[in-house]
Amino acid sequence: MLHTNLSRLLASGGPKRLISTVNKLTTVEVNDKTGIAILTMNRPPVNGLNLELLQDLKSSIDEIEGNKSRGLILTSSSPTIFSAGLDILEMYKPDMDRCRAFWSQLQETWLALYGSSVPTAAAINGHSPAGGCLLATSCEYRVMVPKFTIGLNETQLGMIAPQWFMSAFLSVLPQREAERALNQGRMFTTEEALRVGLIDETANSKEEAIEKCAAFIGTFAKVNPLARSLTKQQFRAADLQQLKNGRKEDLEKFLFTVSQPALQKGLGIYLEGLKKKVKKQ
Ligand SMILES: CCCCCCCCCC/C=C/CC(=O)SCCNC(=O)CCNC(=O)[C@H](O)C(C)(C)COP(=O)(O)OP(=O)(O)OC[C@H]1O[C@@H](n2cnc3c(N)ncnc32)[C@H](O)[C@@H]1OP(=O)(O)O
Repeated sequence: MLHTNLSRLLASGGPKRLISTVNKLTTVEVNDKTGIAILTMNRPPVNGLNLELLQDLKSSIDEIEGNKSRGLILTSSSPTIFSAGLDILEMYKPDMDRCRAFWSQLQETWLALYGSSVPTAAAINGHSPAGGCLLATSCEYRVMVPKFTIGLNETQLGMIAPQWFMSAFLSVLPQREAERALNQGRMFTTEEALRVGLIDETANSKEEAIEKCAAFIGTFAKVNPLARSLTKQQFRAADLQQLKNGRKEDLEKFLFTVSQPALQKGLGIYLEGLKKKVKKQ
């Protein structure tokens, strides 16, 4: 009951204090009463994860870790897109120095989110392909609004999701389901995602999704925070360590992949398809 009241207060726009607007592409709002932080991505039109958005996400996660928030809810300011995943323009005809910085920052941001010491939840208020799905599955709980899609569609772009994308996916889905979905590059509707367990709940609006995420975070109210966070870290240690140990190799594989002419050709066609779709409407 207490948890429900806290989450209602948060969602109803109860007393809120804007702790930070420092970052250009993210905001952090911490509710004074509940202590839960809402981290909002705000890079129109689709929250494409470019170097700057990844940097802002990392610095917002650090801020939430540092200000003793009781939990983190990740969401988007767009009414229809949670995140379109990696900004393809970071990988298409890339400047290799920037590309290196981009992938290193993606690694850094993922380590911070997946390894966060506070309870994390994603209020998925729009489409969430690829890198968007990675962000959502790196959180501990997911609530999604109907009529959107989520999944790791890398194979559809002729790309291979790295091992750590798979780790986050596998922390949510059974191996058989995860393997099939990844091989197919399958995008799940909200209803399908609920059925397979890729999301935990559905909600009719962003506000309700945030309320449900807050209720999840509220379930830890009476649990010793240090015991909870060390337990979470033990569960995730092997996945985190695997990337930490292989960061350099992972970066080199990425740079090699994006420098392949066949991949560049495929990305060009994919981008063209996205743009043609816009013109048709
Ligand atoms: C052994 C292993 C080694 C491995 C090493 C290599 C590893 C490589 C791994 C690479 C991993 C990649 C993960 C990714 O995240 S790739 C990105 C995948 N994302 C997508 O496929 C999403 C594409 N977008 C869409 O499907 C739709 O845009 C949408 C998100 C459903 C939204 O649809 P909507 O109709 O609302 O919007 P538009 O389609 O009209 O888009 C508006 C404009 O935004 C541009 N756009 C969209 N998505 C992206 C993107 N991801 N990057 C860049 N730009 C994007 C779109 O072109 C429109 O632009 P315009 O206004 O200029 O026309």
